[in-house]
Amino acid sequence: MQHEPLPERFRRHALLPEEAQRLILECVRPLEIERVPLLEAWARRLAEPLVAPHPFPPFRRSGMDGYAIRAADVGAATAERPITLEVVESLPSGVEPTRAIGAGQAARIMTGGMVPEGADAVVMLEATKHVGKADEPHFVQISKPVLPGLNIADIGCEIQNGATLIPAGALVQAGESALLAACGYATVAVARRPRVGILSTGNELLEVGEPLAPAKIRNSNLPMLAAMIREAGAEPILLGQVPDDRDRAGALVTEGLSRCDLLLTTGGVSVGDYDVMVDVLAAPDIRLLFNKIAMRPGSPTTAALRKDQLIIALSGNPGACFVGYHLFVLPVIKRLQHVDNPYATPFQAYLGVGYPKVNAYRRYIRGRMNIVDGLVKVWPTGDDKSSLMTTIVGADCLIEIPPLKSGLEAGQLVTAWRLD
Ligand SMILES: Nc1nc2c(c(=O)[nH]1)N[C@H]1C(S)=C(S)[C@@H](COP(=O)(O)OP(=O)(O)OC[C@H]3O[C@@H](n4cnc5c(N)ncnc54)[C@H](O)[C@@H]3O)O[C@H]1N2
Ligand code: MOO
Ligand SMILES: [Mg+2]
Repeated sequence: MQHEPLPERFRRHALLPEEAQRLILECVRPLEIERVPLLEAWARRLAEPLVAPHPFPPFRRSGMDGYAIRAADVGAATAERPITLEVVESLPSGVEPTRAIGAGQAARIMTGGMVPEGADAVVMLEATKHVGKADEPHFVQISKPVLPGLNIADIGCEIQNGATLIPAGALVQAGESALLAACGYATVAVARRPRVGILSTGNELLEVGEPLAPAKIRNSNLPMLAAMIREAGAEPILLGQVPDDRDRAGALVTEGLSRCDLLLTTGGVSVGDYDVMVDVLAAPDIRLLFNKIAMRPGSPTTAALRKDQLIIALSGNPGACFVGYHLFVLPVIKRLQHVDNPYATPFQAYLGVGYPKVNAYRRYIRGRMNIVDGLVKVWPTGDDKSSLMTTIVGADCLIEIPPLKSGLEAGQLVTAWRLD
């Protein structure tokens, strides 16, 4: 008996997820740099390392309200025989001292003030007794010895001149904003926001505002992806949804590529009669990188290049679309924003409940982590079927379940990745 040759769409070579990640990332070049005002840099990624242009603090800074003195002057001070120093100057923050402190002298100084030459310690106000008007004393009494360096932050003790404080690719958040400001970065070099196109395919798809109709569902993948793309500091370009029609989908892919740095599609990548992305990506000017991955969910996740532009065709199943985004799309968005190692860091955790399913492929299940009695534990958010959306809600990690003949028991160690 003669068999028809197997159609192309059924003949697929499955890569390991890490091989698929590597193939994709090899095609990505960081985007050009733009300069934005510091206050607009929040949630963007640095395109250049932040290098300290000067030490910080830039002057010897008092850590207390009190008196700048010479420690040697009060070495013999006791409660019974306090030592009296002459107050030669008063130094609020922001005022440069006009004179050095000589033997037997002190300067009244405020927190953040510049410690004058000659002084090597600041004694807090509460440990002193002044003579004269409260805010303008002429003499101050110190009743115990102090160590040199007391309450003085030396030049550069926090940040050395020329130190690399933050690497390129770092997300600008609160701490980064503070450092950038302290170092005088009024404008910040950030990666241009990646433009990420989203195109959904499916005859069954309704717009979110449309009423339900028989056999139809609303397009939930598009807003889900848009939310994650925004979270990643990129700009979603909404190309909308098309029915399973090769020409219409192909035209939107072309339009998307002309407007985006990276194009995502959802649905139509499996072996079904209407899996239209398979045909679109078979066009002669498109080079397929892979169309099958040895994992669940999202085994038919596909990636391709047109010229040097990347198309990642995610599975239509919402759970698979979500996992595919985290494994394959987010690293691309990060690399476009100059992140050197864009992959999530794995951690080890104890499985909070058993996972009884027999498992032919590696699985990435949507999970939640928590610390219980000092141990990091992870739980599936619920059923990990690829078609489910409800178990995406609240997921803060992906739990790896290796291929197993017998499932896993509660308490076994697993690898997981934080979703952030
Ligand atoms: N005979 C086989 N059938 C299937 C296989 C297989 O190997 N052989 N693989 C299954 C696996 S695994 C996956 S994953 C899915 C992949 O499906 P597609 O990527 O082709 O996606 P569609 O067929 O278009 O849709 C699948 C599912 O998802 C729903 N969907 C699609 N788009 C959206 C959207 N924007 N928002 C919400 N939901 C969406 C769609 O209605 C379907 O229910 O194929 C399996 N089949
Ligand atoms: O590879 Mo699929 O996402 O398991 O249904
Ligand atoms: Mg399909």
